[in-house]
Amino acid sequence: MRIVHVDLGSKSYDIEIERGLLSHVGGKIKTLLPKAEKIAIITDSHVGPLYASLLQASLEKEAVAVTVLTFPAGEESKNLQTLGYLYDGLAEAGLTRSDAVVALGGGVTGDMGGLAAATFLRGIAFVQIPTSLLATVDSSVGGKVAIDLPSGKNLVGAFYQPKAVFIDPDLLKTLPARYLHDGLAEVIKYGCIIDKELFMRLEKIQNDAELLAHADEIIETCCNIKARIVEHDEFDTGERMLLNFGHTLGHAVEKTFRFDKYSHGEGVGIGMVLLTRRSEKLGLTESGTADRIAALLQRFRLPAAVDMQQEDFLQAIALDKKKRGSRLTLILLKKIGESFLQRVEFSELTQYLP
Ligand SMILES: NC(=O)c1ccc[n+]([C@@H]2O[C@H](COP(=O)([O-])OP(=O)(O)OC[C@H]3O[C@@H](n4cnc5c(N)ncnc54)[C@H](O)[C@@H]3O)[C@@H](O)[C@H]2O)c1
Ligand SMILES: O=C(O)C(=O)C[C@@H](O)[C@H](O)[C@H](O)COP(=O)(O)O
Ligand SMILES: [Zn+2]
Repeated sequence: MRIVHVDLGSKSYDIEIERGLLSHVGGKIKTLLPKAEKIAIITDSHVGPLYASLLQASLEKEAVAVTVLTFPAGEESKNLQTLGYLYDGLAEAGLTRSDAVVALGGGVTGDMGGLAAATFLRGIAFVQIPTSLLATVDSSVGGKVAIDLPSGKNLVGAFYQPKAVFIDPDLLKTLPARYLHDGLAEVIKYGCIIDKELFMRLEKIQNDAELLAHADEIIETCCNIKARIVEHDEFDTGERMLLNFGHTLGHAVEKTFRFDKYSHGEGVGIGMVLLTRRSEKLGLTESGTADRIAALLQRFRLPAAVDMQQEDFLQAIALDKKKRGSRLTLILLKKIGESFLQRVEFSELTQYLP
């Protein structure tokens, strides 16, 4: 078993990575939360039918009463209406402050289940069991929980750390290829911002089977990177913004296409390439960097361009969470493995846009 510890004082937790973990995770959750008599499993309509009953049985073996709340899979569900459905479900199940939520699914489930847990009864414990590559390497760690509004990504949310993250890489075997690649975009992001060696390891991977074979070590590497950054800057005031590389333009792509054409990772991939092309032109990034990122994305059938106008970007970026007054923080690369924060006046932003 691989363990990554996230050191956040009284909010510290472990990320456990082990194949086969789902079948006996109930005992671990009970040890962690001995007072929890009721647990709500929040999951989506793809993951629930595959894995919820195994998790439910494992929890019931510990004499926990389990309710399963399932919502329609997809980013289009990450909204106020679904959140309302979850609140109603938690209330009907009679969860109290000593009970808990377990988010079983991809990043949509973790973000929305986490927000439900952060706010129901003003906060009950929650545990992440991520099932997509993206959720194992990124969204289940660090405590950002949120839903989207029609006006933008993750515009309603909180910082709310899980009590633990349990990762069973065997679950990735059922993940559709599109979402394996989608998660890979965030892995490429870590390589770009901080870990050239990781980026070069990815450049050597030829296909999905090889990617899956390396999943455990890739997940551990990414969780370690994210854990260290979050420990330094839990509330996203400085260093943590580096994790947002590619997201300013990526979120704009997701929003412009109403959250149903491009997945999050696809948007981030496009955002990384487009911004890096511009920063190369401005002499801020080593030349050839954008092409190198694009080549890696394209090997895994990820898009590296989009049909969008500058006006669409500007409109979507107006609500970016890295904006303070008239200034926005962009994340740029010096070269692969080295990133920095660039504060720009909103009026100068067009220089950085395609
Ligand atoms: N909180 C954070 O720090 C953070 C970080 C990155 C991304 N995110 C958010 O995460 C979301 C994207 O996450 P995602 O890509 O996991 O999307 P997702 O949750 O929609 O999952 C992608 C698809 O894969 C399916 N799926 C997941 N696991 C599966 C499995 N093991 N077998 C079969 N199907 C499976 C899901 O049902 C869904 O259809 C976005 O909303 C993004 O904003 C949050
Ligand atoms: O954890 C972070 O911090 C990140 O920025 C990770 C991102 O991959 C993730 O998509 C996050 O949800 C984006 O946060 P937001 O603050 O831009 O909504
Ligand atoms: Zn992301």
